[in-house]
Amino acid sequence: MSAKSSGGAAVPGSGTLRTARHTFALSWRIDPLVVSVVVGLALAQTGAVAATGLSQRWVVDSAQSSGGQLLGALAPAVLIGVVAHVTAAAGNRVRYNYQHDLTDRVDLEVNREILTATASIPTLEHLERPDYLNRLELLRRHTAALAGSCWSLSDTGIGVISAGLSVWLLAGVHPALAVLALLALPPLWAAKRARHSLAAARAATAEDQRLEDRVHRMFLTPESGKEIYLTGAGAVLDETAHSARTRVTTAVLRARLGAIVWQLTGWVCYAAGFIAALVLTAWLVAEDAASLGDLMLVITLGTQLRSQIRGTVDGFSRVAEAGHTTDHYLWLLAHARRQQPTGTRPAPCALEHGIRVHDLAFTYPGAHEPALTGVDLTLRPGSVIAVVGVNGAGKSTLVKLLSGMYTPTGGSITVDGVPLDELDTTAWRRRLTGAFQDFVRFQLPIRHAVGIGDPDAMDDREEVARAIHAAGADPIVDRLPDGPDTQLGTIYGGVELSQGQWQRLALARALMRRHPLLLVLDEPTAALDPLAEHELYEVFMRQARADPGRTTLLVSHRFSTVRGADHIVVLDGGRVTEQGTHTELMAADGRYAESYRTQAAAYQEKDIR
Ligand SMILES: Nc1ncnc2c1ncn2[C@@H]1O[C@H](COP(=O)(O)OP(=O)(O)OP(=O)(O)O)[C@@H](O)[C@H]1O
Repeated sequence: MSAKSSGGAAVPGSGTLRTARHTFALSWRIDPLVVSVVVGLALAQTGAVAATGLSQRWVVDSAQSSGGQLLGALAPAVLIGVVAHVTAAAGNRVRYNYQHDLTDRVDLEVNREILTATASIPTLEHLERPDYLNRLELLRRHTAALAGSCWSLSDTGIGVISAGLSVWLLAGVHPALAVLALLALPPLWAAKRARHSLAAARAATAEDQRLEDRVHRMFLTPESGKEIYLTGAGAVLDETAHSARTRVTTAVLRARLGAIVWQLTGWVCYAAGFIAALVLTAWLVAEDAASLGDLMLVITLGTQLRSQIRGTVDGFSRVAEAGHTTDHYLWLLAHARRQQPTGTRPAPCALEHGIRVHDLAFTYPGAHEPALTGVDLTLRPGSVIAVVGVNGAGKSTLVKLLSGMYTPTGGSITVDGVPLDELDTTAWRRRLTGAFQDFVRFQLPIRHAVGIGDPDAMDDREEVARAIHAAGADPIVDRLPDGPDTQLGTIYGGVELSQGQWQRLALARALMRRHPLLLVLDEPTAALDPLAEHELYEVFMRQARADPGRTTLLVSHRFSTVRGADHIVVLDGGRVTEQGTHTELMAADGRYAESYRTQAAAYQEKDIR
């Protein structure tokens, strides 16, 4: 890992070397032939500049001392010079083009690895914590640097070796000329400073970059576009995005300007040293201590040394930039590894005793108040448990903990007596299903948008038809031109559905799993009218009671919906304040009874009007 974690001051370290090795291995796997060509050209490149300089000295010195044999003396020198020059110039081009191509292809692989790592994290923390999101954003934006890290490292290596050869030859003319190499240090140091300030500016504005990106996307989606249009919030949001963008560009521009000043200072030092080297060699020639060929060698190597050093500096900069991204990449892989579930016990085939929640507590990362405290309840097999409560009471948090999306910060959840974290997560997930208020609109053909609820049965048309029927979605599907094969969503030229119709399909998706252990319905019918909702819940309750091996957790705001549940839990401020059957809770005449009567009266009033 880089010497420092995020924040812009990372120095390429073993993490970068590891990533470079990894990206080289990916390149080799993708195209070993092209990698071999690139490596071959890179090796030839290391001696090409020195060979060009030597051949030119040879040409000048032989021209002076050849007598009548000029052509014979010059021919080998010219031949070596031409070969070296072609290797340096044309080889460079070919190598760079191949490197770019390989980098693009490895970039795709790296992105795939990032997605796989992200998808393998069983919890949702990395998608909700701002510091984690910033890291993911920086990683996502700079994967190309990561993908090209092995070539950046090889460019640096070529630069160092070929510059070393040049310095060795220069020192042969006069030891003082080796000092020219020291003058490489100011540009290197200046580039490092520049790079750090640029990375720091990017890290400091990562949140603004995310904000701008998010607002930008809001303008491009019909859901948010509608509200923006109606409220006329476009100008305000535009201004928000613009301000965020301006903060990013200003910080980055300021860092770039600083970088340019540092780099110019570095190169001025080098130019002064080169002029001094030329004066020294000219003096040596005048004193007969060096030949004209030596002067030619110093001119050639001196000018090339400049670009060799620049190549080294550029390569080093890219290695360092990759170092910053590597930092985030390795963090993601380590985070994904750390989060890998350790549970190995199989999920039961059917619930026998049910799911027991004991003294459950949870505080969101970075939050000051717990979202749940001391929650105790039992989800019995073959029953429907309803959770009610005002906004922010902790209902969805309970659902997320039961589904394993978050790890509780206190208390326990056991499934038939086995702690949830001891169960094999994949096996547990395969026995879970659910529908949520904020469901996903999968822009796929209907049968896949529904079938994806159980990937194993996704292509089973009969199962998909059954789930569609169970969710009462067949009238929607039947009226569409291609039935279940109809493409959904306008992005791919498909049909657009109403909110309620999308929601019915989300419900059908939740019903794809035939024998779940836990079915969670977190206000999945908010877009349906009360009658349709009531009918659907009747169906769910019948199904739940008909399957003694499963339990159903239902979250709703509508009390008329939950009154038929076997057990009702009232949450308030993250605590269970009441629980029992509808009759028991009405008899207790507490908060539930009060809320129920208020809602019933409101519905009656509506009916009368
Ligand atoms: N990702 C999050 N990070 C931090 N706090 C959160 C997060 N999600 C929810 N909370 C907080 O946790 C508490 C419980 O939220 P939760 O979503 O569970 O409530 P809810 O009862 O489902 O509300 P609603 O009926 O509005 O859906 C709230 O105070 C909320 O602000």
